[in-house]
Amino acid sequence: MHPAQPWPAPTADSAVHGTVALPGSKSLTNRLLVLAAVAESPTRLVAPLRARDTLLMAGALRSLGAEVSDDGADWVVTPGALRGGDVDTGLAGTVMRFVPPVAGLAAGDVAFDGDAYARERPMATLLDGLRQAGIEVNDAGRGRLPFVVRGTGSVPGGTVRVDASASSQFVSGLLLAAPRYDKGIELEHSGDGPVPSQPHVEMTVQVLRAAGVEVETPAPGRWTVVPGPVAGGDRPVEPDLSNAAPFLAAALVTGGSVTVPGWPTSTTQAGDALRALLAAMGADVASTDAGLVVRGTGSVAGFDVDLHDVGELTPTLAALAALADSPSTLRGIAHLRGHETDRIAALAAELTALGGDVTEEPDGLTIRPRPLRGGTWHAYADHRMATAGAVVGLRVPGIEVDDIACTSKTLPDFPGMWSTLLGG
Ligand SMILES: O=C(O)C1=C[C@@H](OP(=O)(O)O)[C@@H](O)[C@H](O)C1
Ligand SMILES: C=C(OP(=O)(O)O)C(=O)O
Repeated sequence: MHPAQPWPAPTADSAVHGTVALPGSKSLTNRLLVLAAVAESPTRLVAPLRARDTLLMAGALRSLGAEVSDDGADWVVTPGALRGGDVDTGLAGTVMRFVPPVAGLAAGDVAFDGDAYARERPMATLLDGLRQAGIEVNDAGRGRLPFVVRGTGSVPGGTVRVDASASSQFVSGLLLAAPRYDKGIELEHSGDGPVPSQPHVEMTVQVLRAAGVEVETPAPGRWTVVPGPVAGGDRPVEPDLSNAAPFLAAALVTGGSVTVPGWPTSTTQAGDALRALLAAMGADVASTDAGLVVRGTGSVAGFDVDLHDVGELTPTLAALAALADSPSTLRGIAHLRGHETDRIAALAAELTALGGDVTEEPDGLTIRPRPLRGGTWHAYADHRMATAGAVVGLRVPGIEVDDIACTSKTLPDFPGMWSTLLGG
């Protein structure tokens, strides 16, 4: 685990203007790594993310028998016979939910464990799904990490019905390994409402299809993956748009402008929703040849928004809401209680401790802006809580984020990028 590192958040004395080149998407990198490990030929990930979550994924797949090697900025993955091993999931939802379905294909036991916070994250739905697909799992009845997947070298697959209300990653994990299951998978979500984070599920379907896998989506909440080979080849990785959030927020809060080069014209990334969300808060958002340009006025309009599909943007948006001119409501995000930390409780606690006026709802937050004071902002080992603290610190002097190093989960050098943007 990273060593916690207290960090005085810099205030912005003037409008920030800058260009922020973001490294590759965590979600794309880790899906492509998993598919590469079950492919029939090598895959080149072009400009993948190298951060804690993706290094853990590469390590997990190496432990199961794949070769992942550096080639300049790229990663080249050569699939190998899948074998038993040990997997450290860290705090990565993608590692703890995407690798166990692959482990069922290994010829031997695969033992999974992760960080202290990872042992709190929901896993029972996935373990249930694995068992329905014919995989034996030993979790001592915990329904959480640690557990052992008893790989036998093949998985029957077939019909699986689970309630994926707590995380879309249960769906994505089961779909990604399914082309290698004897019968593929016919997966059905049994929950009352839709699966959260729809764009992430679409991303899963898209990367499978790009690898030549036949995927059908006969009705909302139902997916069929036909058994068959997974193709290797070259796979470009888009910049991580969700990680653009704190940097673009700086443009709004300071009345500056921030450009993100390489913003894709079409994408399944949840972060693409920032264009509409930031515009609703008063930003001028433009797609230009240089990339996405966001200009702020220095004042942020309060907003009422359902973030069910794009929950990972919540910490940054909550920070913006706390600095806005009018109240905001963030709803539809009960599943965030199973993220890196319970983000609803964490945001309410941290903003309240600084003098904020926040109501914690079962599935969201209402934030009524008022002047905040400095103090410690606890990150709870959560990269997005840490960067939300940095956004609050732009306006509020004396904020110290207790653990800025946890941003390395998905960004190799957040403090350096932040300081460069602020002209430090
Ligand atoms: O599949 C993925 O890459 C992700 C899916 C989402 O998870 P949830 O559906 O659990 O929110 C998202 O919040 C997470 O950051 C990444
Ligand atoms: C929820 C997140 O991560 P994870 O992939 O660990 O679930 C996130 O990055 O906001």
